[in-house]
Amino acid sequence: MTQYKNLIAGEWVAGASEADNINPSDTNDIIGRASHASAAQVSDAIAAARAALPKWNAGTSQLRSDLLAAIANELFARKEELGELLAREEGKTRAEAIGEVGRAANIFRFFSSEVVRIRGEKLASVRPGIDVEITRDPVGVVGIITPWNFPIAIPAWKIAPALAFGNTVVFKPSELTPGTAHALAEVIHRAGVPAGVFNLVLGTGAVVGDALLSGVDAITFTGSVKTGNQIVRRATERMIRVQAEMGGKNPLVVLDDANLDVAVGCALDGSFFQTGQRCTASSRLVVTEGIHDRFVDALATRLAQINIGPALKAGTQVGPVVDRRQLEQDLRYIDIGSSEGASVRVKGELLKRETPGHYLSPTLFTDTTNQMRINREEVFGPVAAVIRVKDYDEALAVANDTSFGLSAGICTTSQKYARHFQQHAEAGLTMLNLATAGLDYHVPFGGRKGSSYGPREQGTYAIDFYTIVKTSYLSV
Ligand SMILES: NC(=O)C1=CN([C@@H]2O[C@H](COP(=O)(O)OP(=O)(O)OC[C@H]3O[C@@H](n4cnc5c(N)ncnc54)[C@H](OP(=O)(O)O)[C@@H]3O)[C@@H](O)[C@H]2O)C=CC1
Ligand SMILES: O=C(O)CCC(=O)C(=O)O
Repeated sequence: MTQYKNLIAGEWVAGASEADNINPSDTNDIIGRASHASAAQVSDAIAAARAALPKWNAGTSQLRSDLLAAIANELFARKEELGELLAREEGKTRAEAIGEVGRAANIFRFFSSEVVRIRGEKLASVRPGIDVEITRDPVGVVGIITPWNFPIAIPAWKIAPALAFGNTVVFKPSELTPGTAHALAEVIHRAGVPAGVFNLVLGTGAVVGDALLSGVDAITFTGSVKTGNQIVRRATERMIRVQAEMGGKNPLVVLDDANLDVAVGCALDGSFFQTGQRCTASSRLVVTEGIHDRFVDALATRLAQINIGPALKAGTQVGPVVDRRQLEQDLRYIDIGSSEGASVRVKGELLKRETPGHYLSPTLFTDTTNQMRINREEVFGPVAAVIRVKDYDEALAVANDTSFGLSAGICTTSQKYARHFQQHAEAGLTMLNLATAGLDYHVPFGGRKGSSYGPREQGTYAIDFYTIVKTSYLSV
């Protein structure tokens, strides 16, 4: 049985307790055992990261660039093998998982180049004989807390810029995906990242996440709104830098003039692929009257054809729900939608497959209002609700009537509405004739309102979170 240990100060160490890593496609398949760190071990990891900081920061940018490139190269070379591990423990399909490992590799490669592009500014002072230089220092020890739904891409887009800009790291992955996190830590360690610069601590949010918050200089988090809000409050009490990417209740607006095939394709992908377990998933389908019935019929037909099965089986388009707790949440919301008076056009059913797993078919609600709980709260499963609207103006108002603001999509052939939506959707991302989910690795990512707190992640914008600006006055 594979054992996943913690990486603290360059050593692989056993923790205080253990937990099974269970395959959601086959709950009899125990993939490995994770050794959960104690709170004291988390403090050791923070101390190791702090001790390693001065030397890492003073090292050359070439060294940091070479190390990040070496990590990228190994991820590219092993993307099939690591993708299979990821699919086995998280439940997304083999193709999705391999694609995610490739995405992580590209992120490390991107930041290996960013290291040598860190620039400052030099200005003349308003006073004579003085120059002003603006440079960037690392923030210090960065705590990284990640969810299970992108178990290598999200860690990559936090770890790579943290290391690139001279910080040291203590990384706490989701307890549901320790295998991928451990494999990534091995790659980082093997690349030659010095002891203490990168530390892995496995375990639950209640123990490990909590201990992490008390010692680091900055914390970056992705996950639920509830946990994100707690973390932001804790971090601001300590006056440390914090970045939280949380949920979404993302609208996909479909206008009468949309290309029907495109719109149905966007809904299918954005709402149901990856089992709906994406913060960018389009769980609200806001559809104008003239296309409503045709759209719903065509989407229901496509939903009936989706192949749901074990993540690693050839031909599977949608894998299982990640675990029993998430499955129970999905089923609870399906009941809530029905009890709120929504019509159930396609009813989600528990499915039996060749192995015992958390298989759930899609649910499509119609005749819903934007005030229903299924349209206000994040479900995080293969569940979407159609909201019928009169015209574009009502569609935009409904799209924006939410406490979230991560992604917003529109399907239309009208340039006028497309442009207006891009300008007026209250979201961090807008998508035209594209699914609300699915991101590039080199551009900023983040939301508005309750979806995000703090500066943007990814691309050249990541530097704003991972560095502190210094203004130096020089008498010349
Ligand atoms: N926006 C997004 O990308 C995501 C949203 N979600 C939403 O969150 C719901 C629950 O999923 P879940 O994975 O439990 O999400 P959480 O927000 O609870 O977990 C995200 C990460 O935070 C950790 N964590 C939990 N509690 C604390 C704490 N008190 N202090 C520090 N860290 C903590 C978790 O640890 P651990 O789980 O190991 O205990 C995990 O590593 C989903 O149903 C979905 O609605 C989930 C995943 C991603
Ligand atoms: O849509 C994507 O590709 C990324 C979504 C994401 O970051 C998330 O669900 O946490």
